Amino acid sequence: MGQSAPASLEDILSARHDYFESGNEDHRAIDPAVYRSWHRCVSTAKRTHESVEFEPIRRDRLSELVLRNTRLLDAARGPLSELEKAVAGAGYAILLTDPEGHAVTVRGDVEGQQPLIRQAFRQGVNLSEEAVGTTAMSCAVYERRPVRVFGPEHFYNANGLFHCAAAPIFDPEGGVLGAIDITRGASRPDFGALTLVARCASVIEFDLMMRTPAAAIITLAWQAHSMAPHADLMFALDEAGSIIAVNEATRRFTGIDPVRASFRFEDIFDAGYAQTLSTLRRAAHPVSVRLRSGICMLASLVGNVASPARQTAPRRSAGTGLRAPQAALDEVSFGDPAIDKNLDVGLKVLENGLPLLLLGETGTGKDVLASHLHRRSARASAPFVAINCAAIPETLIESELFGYEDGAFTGARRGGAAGKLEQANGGTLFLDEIGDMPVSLQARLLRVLETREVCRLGGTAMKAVDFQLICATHQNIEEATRSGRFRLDLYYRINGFTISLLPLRSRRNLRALAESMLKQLSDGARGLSDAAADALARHDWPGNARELRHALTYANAIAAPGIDITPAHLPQEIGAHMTRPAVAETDTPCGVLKTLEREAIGQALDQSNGDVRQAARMLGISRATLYRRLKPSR
Ligand SMILES: Nc1ncnc2c1ncn2[C@@H]1O[C@H](COP(=O)(O)OP(=O)(O)OP(=O)(O)O)[C@@H](O)[C@H]1O
Repeated sequence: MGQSAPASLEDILSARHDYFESGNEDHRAIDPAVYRSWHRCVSTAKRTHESVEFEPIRRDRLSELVLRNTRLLDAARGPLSELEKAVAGAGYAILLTDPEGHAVTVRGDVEGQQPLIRQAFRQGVNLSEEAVGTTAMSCAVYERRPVRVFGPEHFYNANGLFHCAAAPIFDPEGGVLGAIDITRGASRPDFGALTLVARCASVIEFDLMMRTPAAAIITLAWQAHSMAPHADLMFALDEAGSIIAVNEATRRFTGIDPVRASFRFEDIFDAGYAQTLSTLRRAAHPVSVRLRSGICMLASLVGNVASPARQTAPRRSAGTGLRAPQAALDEVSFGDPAIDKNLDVGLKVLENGLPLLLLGETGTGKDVLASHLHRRSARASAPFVAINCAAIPETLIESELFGYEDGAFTGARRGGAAGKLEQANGGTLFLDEIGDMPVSLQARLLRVLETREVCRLGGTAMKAVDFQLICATHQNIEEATRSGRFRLDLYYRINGFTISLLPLRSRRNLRALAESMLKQLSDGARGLSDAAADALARHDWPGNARELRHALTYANAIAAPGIDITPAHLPQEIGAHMTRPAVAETDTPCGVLKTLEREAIGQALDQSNGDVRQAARMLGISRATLYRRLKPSR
């Protein structure tokens, strides 16, 4: 209950008795959040003595669940490992849920828990209030704050052995992305449990903020040395000083919500943006800044395009909102020697002032390739500004690209704003889906590319711009020029050199691409077994690299820590290829046995919803043996 000292088990039991007998509430013993959950349970005709089913969603929906929560899983991976270490001796199982209460990933000491907790702590189990009554996770999500739910505070009598603490996880847009929970079966003192989950949630939020494609990320702290950065207020800003995202602590502290209304640096700080930024860039220590409220705090620059840590992240792309971070420079492979060769040529072309055109089906990695080239180019420390021409309404694209002057139109920001072309000055401009650019704008863009000068909407002054240009499209652009949808002169102007990104099914070294993706996803902790690589090679990949990334994200989430990915970890439609016996294998009795064995393991994994421990029990073998049997024979 809140952050105050927990009540004793006796006090909770007596308060529970009072509530269910006479409707009395004792807020000294039980958190009002728990009472509110009990009200909701009672009002939906739940009865405390009913039994509880911990139902996992169907296995084929598991991959969908993992995919829906990729952003959360990516950001939570490191903090969860840290939490796991912190609670290792305390017998806690750890759970990450999505906002609807589905168990997205399960860690910690699950095996050591009582059977009911083990049943609940399985990936895909629906732990929403609707399904299992009051839980710490559902209360934390409802209340938007950490909540502890101790034994009999759970609505159902059957759940009285769960002792849990959970905290909500907020995304930089202010939505609840999920909850982090620790649970054990013992009613031992749980000092620190609530603080620990709250801290873990703020580390995940820190990670999510750091993935925001911003020009600068600034933290504010009260004291110089006593706090870790993730305990601080965080602001993500664009080049022009607009606040594009804040963490939850900042949202509470300032009351601002950049998703609902636009705020500039100067609305919060009693100083100019450009000057503060340049001071922060030069400073070795946190810098004292005054807020407009008069309060002084210490500011640090934790993310910044000019620093190596941020060079890899493309900026906010208008029309597409916030993007997932891109692959680290060293680890990018495109899975085909022809593409690798063209990368070097493409780089030379760019560095000689010529534009590059990337062609490829959707999801083939045009965006990844563009930012990869930027990072390898001489302009790596300057901005990489991406704009998705297909995703912005036609009415906004002009102001997005060219910017506008003060009062250029109703709703125009005070002081005007720089467009993407200006923002890219010194760096790289990436015009994604250029084939979808309205014809009316193509002429203006062509003029800028020829003169290298921009004029903001509502203005007259011309401003020189200097950027390297990369364009991309999935359209057949030559056909678009023939039909008049794309200006031929613009096509020539953007096409200094073309790199075609083959569909995944045609890449000659898919394994290299898959391994580099897996390395990023698992922080280098696991590889790909030969059998899994074979399964990947047999799939058609209609969704290209995006689909591959999703499949590997799923596999990485369900595989036990530290082991290589096998076909059993891949989404069913991909891993299932392996149950199709390869001809050579079935030629021999040994091959037939191997195939039958794989099929039996596959079925057991299906029936246990991917729970390896349960599958091993069903097959009458140990988990270690099951993993060994899943390993491909070399
Ligand atoms: N070489 C690669 N290494 C790692 N991840 C990759 C690679 N190529 C693509 N991806 C991943 O695949 C997904 C799609 O990539 P990307 O957005 O670059 O494709 P795209 O061709 O620009 O797609 P669209 O045309 O739909 O915009 C992203 O999640 C990206 O991280």
